[in-house]
Amino acid sequence: MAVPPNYGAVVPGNIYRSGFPGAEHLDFLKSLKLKTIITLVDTVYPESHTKFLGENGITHIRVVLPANKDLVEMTLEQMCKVISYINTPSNWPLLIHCNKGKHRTGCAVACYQQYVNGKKTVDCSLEEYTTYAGKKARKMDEMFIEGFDVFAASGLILGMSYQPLGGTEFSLCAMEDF
Ligand SMILES: O=P(O)(O)O[C@H]1[C@@H](OP(=O)(O)O)[C@H](OP(=O)(O)O)[C@@H](OP(=O)(O)OP(=O)(O)O)[C@H](OP(=O)(O)O)[C@H]1OP(=O)(O)O
Repeated sequence: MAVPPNYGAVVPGNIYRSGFPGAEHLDFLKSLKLKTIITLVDTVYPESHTKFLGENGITHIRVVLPANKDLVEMTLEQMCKVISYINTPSNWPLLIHCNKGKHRTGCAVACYQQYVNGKKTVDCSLEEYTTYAGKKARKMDEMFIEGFDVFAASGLILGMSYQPLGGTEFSLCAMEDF
């Protein structure tokens, strides 16, 4: 079975990461028995993917993150929304992906790792980022990861109540009510 681009296990059995999966990767994703897919870009899912979600009862969550480049940066609030979904065991096993699985996914995974393991793990979270980003690692991403405020994030995430809606997609705007 073909594996999605830049695929990896963040927490084997619970949390996986990748670039945008193609139709040829859906069989592999089925083998992961996913309950949730978190998409960090606004690329519309093709029919093959929406059919796959419905047939496998997978909840699709979309939180569109901007790229940390030029004059744009993702916000702590946006990152906390992503972490609140990742850190919900009832969503596991889950896949988090963007286009290439380097920048947005890399920042989300690095910040999640610091959130659950503490700021002492900033170095290994940066190492994971650069492992997947390779030569395309961005200084702005690394600065965002290094500057991630675990204490402030904890307060924001505590205030985010979230109940997974089975089998449906909803976007960040739907989250504004929380
Ligand atoms: O270096 P640039 O600024 O030219 O980046 C290009 C492209 O590099 P390429 O042209 O060498 O392929 C990036 O792909 P890679 O660096 O991952 O190879 C891509 O990142 P991406 O796929 O979204 O990254 P993920 O968040 O999905 O991991 C980025 O999209 P944006 O981040 O949305 O701006 C593109 O910017 P633009 O052309 O303005 O759309």
